[in-house]
Amino acid sequence: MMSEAVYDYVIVGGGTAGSVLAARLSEDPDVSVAVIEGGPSDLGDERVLDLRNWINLLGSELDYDYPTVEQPRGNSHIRHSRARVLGGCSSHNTLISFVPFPQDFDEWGAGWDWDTIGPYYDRVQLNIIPVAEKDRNPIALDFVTSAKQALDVSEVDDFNAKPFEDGVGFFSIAYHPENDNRRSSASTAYIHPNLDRPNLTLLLETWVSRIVVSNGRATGVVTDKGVVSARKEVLLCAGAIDTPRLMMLSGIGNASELSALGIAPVHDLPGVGENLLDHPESVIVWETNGPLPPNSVMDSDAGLFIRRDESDPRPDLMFHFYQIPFTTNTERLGYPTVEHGVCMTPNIPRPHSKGRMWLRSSDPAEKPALDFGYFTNPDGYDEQTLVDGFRIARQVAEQEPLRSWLKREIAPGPAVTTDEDLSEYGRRAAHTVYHPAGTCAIGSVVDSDLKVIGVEGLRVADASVFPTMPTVNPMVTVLMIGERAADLIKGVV
Ligand SMILES: Cc1cc2nc3c(=O)[nH]c(=O)nc-3n(C[C@H](O)[C@H](O)[C@H](O)COP(=O)(O)OP(=O)(O)OC[C@H]3O[C@@H](n4cnc5c(N)ncnc54)[C@H](O)[C@@H]3O)c2cc1C
Repeated sequence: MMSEAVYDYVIVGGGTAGSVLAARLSEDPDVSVAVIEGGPSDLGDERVLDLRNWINLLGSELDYDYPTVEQPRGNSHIRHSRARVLGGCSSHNTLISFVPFPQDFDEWGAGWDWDTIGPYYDRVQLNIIPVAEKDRNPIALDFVTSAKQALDVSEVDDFNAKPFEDGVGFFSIAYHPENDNRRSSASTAYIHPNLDRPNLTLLLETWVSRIVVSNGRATGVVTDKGVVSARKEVLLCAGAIDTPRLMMLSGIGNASELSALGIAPVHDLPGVGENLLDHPESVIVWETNGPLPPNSVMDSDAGLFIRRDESDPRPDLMFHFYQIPFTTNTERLGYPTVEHGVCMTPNIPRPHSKGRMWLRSSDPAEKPALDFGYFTNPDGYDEQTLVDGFRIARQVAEQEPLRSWLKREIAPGPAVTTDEDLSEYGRRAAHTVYHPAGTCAIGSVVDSDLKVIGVEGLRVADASVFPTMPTVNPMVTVLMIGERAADLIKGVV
């Protein structure tokens, strides 16, 4: 179908950052842009557009579903969901939208300080708004009231209005309450309005297996439907797992490790796949006295932030409040399932542990090995954060008006109280908030202009460029990276 396809820019991955780049680069009618996306379109697909259906996409045909390697100090059963659809994970996720904190960029280096990156938030096109009144479930409202009273934190009306030290409230979510709570994703906001641009080509359900590098320059990519060439640049937006995976399959990575797999090294870049970051969380579950009122955006609409370390202005413990019993990991440990329940998920905003990923073989179809190194940090910070979180969650649950909704704590259960037991349970029941990042970090794999160090004509723009994890849910940071990447590629900054 495209044996001689040539475009100015070839974007690998029509996901969160890729959609931003596609829209921004094709604003110039004289520039041709191709987006190669492994998944189908989201257009008219109610499974994707109905935000509350997100949970049913986990493990579905629209999910690449990556396992982790054994986690001796954590949960080895975690599956990392990664979306296979236009819009990428923004077509699959819960669309909780946080402006990152200025200090989150302190270690990102020149060109990525807050004064430079912060203003890109104003360009983000998604419809980001605090949860609408109609969607505020009575139990979530009571969670907010109880947390405020039990912990003496402030109630936050809009988490994106200004940086906050702690607080409880309803999240800001990218959605359309006026249109049946449809998603506002990178695809709906950046691609759908531009589908009629003649200079923007979407190559859907097309898989890129290799980057073509000739004389030190990326000239195009090999797909399952032919070669696609780039006159100007190849832009990697395949996400924090598939971007480094593709680079390694193309011979860009740790040369000795690649040679050992029979992949001819093209450029020795040992940082590719290192620095694998995530936001781990655990879960405490209660059965409720009965069914809950049905209204909600996506069943996890409110949350809580705590600041334990007063030397840093940012919070260091976060909770999502789920108005469903999220028991995937507790059932496996033998805890009961319940028909009606809620949970709180203590989450580590800036974990001390991190890991790495690598290829298991030269076969492009084989999933890579992901080792997040959960809870391997020698200072014990990450597990202590969970332990603190369980105690704080119980304080909130003890406080009226939330208390009257709750029948009993089912996991880990009131008998589990010591640091050791809470840590053991918390690590075994741990889950991911699905935020892998960092595997092609600025400073080690890409330079401050997001150019792959040592290869011409190749840039990365997605969650893999994070040198460190932002305190908050990362999608908005990824969108800001997409916006900044467009400016860097256009040469306007
Ligand atoms: C279930 C879930 C819930 C989440 N909830 C939130 C949340 O509420 N708030 C938040 O801030 N963050 C959330 N996240 C995280 C957030 O969505 C991601 O960090 C972010 O969207 C990643 O963007 P990206 O551009 O790096 O990659 P992606 O959006 O994953 O885009 C990568 C794209 O590349 C395509 N692709 C990959 N490899 C190839 C290839 N070889 N050839 C062709 N195409 C390819 C994929 O199909 C995909 O479309 C969640 C994630 C998940 C999975």
